[in-house]
Amino acid sequence: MEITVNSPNVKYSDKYVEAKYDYQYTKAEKFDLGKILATNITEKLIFRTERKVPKLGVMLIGWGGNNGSTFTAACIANRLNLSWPTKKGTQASNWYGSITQASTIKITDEIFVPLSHILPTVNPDDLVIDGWDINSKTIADAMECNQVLDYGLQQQLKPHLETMKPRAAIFNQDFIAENQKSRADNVLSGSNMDQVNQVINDINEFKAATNVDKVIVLWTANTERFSDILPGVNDTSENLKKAIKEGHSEISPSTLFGYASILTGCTYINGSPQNTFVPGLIELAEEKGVFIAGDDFKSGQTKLKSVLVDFLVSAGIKPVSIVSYNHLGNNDGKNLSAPAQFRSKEISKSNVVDDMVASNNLLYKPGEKPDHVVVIKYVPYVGDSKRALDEYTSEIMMGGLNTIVVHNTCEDSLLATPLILDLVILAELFSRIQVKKAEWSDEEYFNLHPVMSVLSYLCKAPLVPDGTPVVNALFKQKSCIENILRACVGLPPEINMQLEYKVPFLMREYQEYQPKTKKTKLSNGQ
Ligand SMILES: NC(=O)c1ccc[n+]([C@@H]2O[C@H](COP(=O)([O-])OP(=O)(O)OC[C@H]3O[C@@H](n4cnc5c(N)ncnc54)[C@H](O)[C@@H]3O)[C@@H](O)[C@H]2O)c1
Ligand SMILES: O=P([O-])([O-])O[C@@H]1[C@@H](O)[C@H](O)[C@@H](O)[C@H](O)[C@@H]1O
Repeated sequence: MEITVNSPNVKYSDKYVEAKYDYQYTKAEKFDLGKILATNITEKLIFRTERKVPKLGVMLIGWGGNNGSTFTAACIANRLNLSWPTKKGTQASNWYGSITQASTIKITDEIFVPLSHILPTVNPDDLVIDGWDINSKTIADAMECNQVLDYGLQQQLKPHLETMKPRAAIFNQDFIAENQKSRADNVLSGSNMDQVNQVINDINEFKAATNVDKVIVLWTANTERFSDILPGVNDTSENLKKAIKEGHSEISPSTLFGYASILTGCTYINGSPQNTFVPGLIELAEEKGVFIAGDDFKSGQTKLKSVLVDFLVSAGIKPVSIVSYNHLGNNDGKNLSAPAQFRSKEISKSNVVDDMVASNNLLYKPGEKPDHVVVIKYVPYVGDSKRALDEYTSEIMMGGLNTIVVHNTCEDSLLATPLILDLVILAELFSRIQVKKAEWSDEEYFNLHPVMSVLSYLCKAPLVPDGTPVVNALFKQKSCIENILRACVGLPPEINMQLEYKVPFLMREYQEYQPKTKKTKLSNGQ
């Protein structure tokens, strides 16, 4: 259900929501002696959002995994309003952890609306799901094997999932742990180009069979090792195309799937930490105007870290040591028990503090960073129930120390699955938003940049357009999404100044106030 905003700034037609928006930001030059020459820039813009919500197809790579099977199960369970008995009573299906389905946006201090109601968005109940996996289990068998959902719910879902069989996938043992080999009984053969063409055929066949208007392809398969960035191989779109045709061994399955997705015009999202988006693939997406996003779902320890470190540093407290340990027993943990795959995850879990640390040169000298250690251990018995322990040690004033210890136990896949939904729904929504300068003609609207940095909130290692800043602080990331959605319906950004509660003549009881010759009575009675 979409709200409508009654304002001279916004116009609703059958096809579009069009909103005037004065975008203000600051440009500054820093001089010595602490002088800063700041210039306030105002860009008079118009946001235009297509109101027609497409029939959306989602093709998951790694469909049979904990996340892929749980996402599919949750879509069906919510669509059918399934509930099931538990020791605490009856549990109903829900989408807790999803900002599109379970979070609100403030309109006023008394009015909050669901985030998904600001603009027309895809209903999760209408998603059409398909995908690939190197393992041939049906999604019903995968759900049972992955042991994420309660038995009572699984029993109700099995009939709906039994017919779902992953398509054969592009597989290269060199990129994932050796311990994954036994899963690989559903793999494509032939050259890299043959396999890319098969994936393209799969996407086109899925579109034709389901009559979806759009398809989003999302990688939720195993974490791969990083690809080497090789000049002449994957550094440009032309070289990547040539390397794929020549069957170069350094092109990973996740990059090959991305190549196929972009050639078919499908948004491609990477939920894992590896550098799927090699420079050549990013260049291809930009050339084709196809949206891409990633990397690595920001679901648990890292999500909390991007809040805690932001709080500490912005409070003038200096984190000096951050240790993040966790153990888990699902197949993701098994794959991550291999050094090369762990290294990919270590990188994405470690870089998340960089922007916050760099923002405060009163605490940190240039290049100075907290000690930061990431440990992940594989303990089969605990399964998907990840145990995370974090220790944050910070310097406080006058030589004091503050140590925060956090213990966090969760079903890892139940934290990640809602993010898959949000990535898909928000990527589709933002693909329908265009922007132009107010004085331009209607033929001059621009899509957002193909690299969807607006989805950073959902990713540990946000992919951003080359040369633009990476923001990891969680509430800055969420505020970006909310304020763009507000702008699309002519609402000003939420800047939390609340002057209407601080400046007398803006306060409610002064509404009839008319300034006379004398100034507002000051607190000291002058
Ligand atoms: N909380 C979370 O679960 C979380 C958070 C952030 C990131 N991730 C990442 O999401 C990914 C999936 O997590 P998971 O728990 O579902 O893992 P999983 O091991 O349960 O599932 C991965 C699936 O991918 C399949 N697969 C492997 N290589 C493939 C290929 N080349 N093509 C198609 N399928 C392939 C495997 O057979 C398996 O079914 C991992 O990379 C993980 O690091 C998970
Ligand atoms: O999101 P987060 O909790 O920081 O990180 C998680 C890791 O701690 C976990 O070991 C791994 O299996 C998950 O894929 C996820 O990446």
